[in-house]
Amino acid sequence: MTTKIKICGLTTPDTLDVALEGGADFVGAVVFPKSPRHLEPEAAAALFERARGRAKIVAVTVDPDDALLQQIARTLRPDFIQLHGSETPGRAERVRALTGAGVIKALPIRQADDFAAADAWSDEADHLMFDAKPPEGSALPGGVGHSFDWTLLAGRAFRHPWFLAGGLNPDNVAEALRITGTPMVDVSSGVESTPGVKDAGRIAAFIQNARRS
Ligand SMILES: O=C(O)c1ccccc1NCC(=O)[C@H](O)[C@H](O)COP(=O)(O)O
Repeated sequence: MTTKIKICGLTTPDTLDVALEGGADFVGAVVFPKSPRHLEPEAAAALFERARGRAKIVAVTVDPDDALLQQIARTLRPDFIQLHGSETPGRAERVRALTGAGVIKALPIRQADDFAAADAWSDEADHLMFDAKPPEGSALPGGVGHSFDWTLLAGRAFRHPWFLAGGLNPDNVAEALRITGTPMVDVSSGVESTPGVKDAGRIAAFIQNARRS
């Protein structure tokens, strides 16, 4: 089966176009003011309209309150809300009701027992995203370019197709696919020249290398 690809934290038309032309399946807008990739919902809506119907639009959020979810639903109209904070499974139903979008839940992974959280989400999230736990003191819960030990995924099965994230880049995505057999990959800082600045060549290379594997 073809690996599904999400390019996250896009902020410019040029780089969004490279992702779309390369055939990315998901494109992500980060709505989190502490992030160098942050877009206000209205700005994200204006940028991501060109992606509608070509790739799934994902709004990446961290513990969003109801008002923010409603604002995102009204403006960006995403296909998915990605929850990247300490949301509980019970919150997913409310997220769906407020936005009409599907739910991607990111789970931070450093060691084997971090996968225990996946069970509670298996009925609540459309997709889980296994992302590296950021280093202590990091201002961001995601988009920091750290990876976890991919062999921790060996022998695990999940109810829905899931994403591998954290520290992926054009040079290691093929190996990540080989080791984990993940059906979906997600990348942000690995296709940037500096934090928050996406690099068209790296996006194209990432998609090409993931597809070739
Ligand atoms: O990217 C961000 O700035 C961000 C901020 C707050 C929460 C989540 C964020 N990113 C989520 C993603 O989906 C990233 O693509 C994922 O964490 C992988 O990032 P990277 O290791 O840089 O590829």
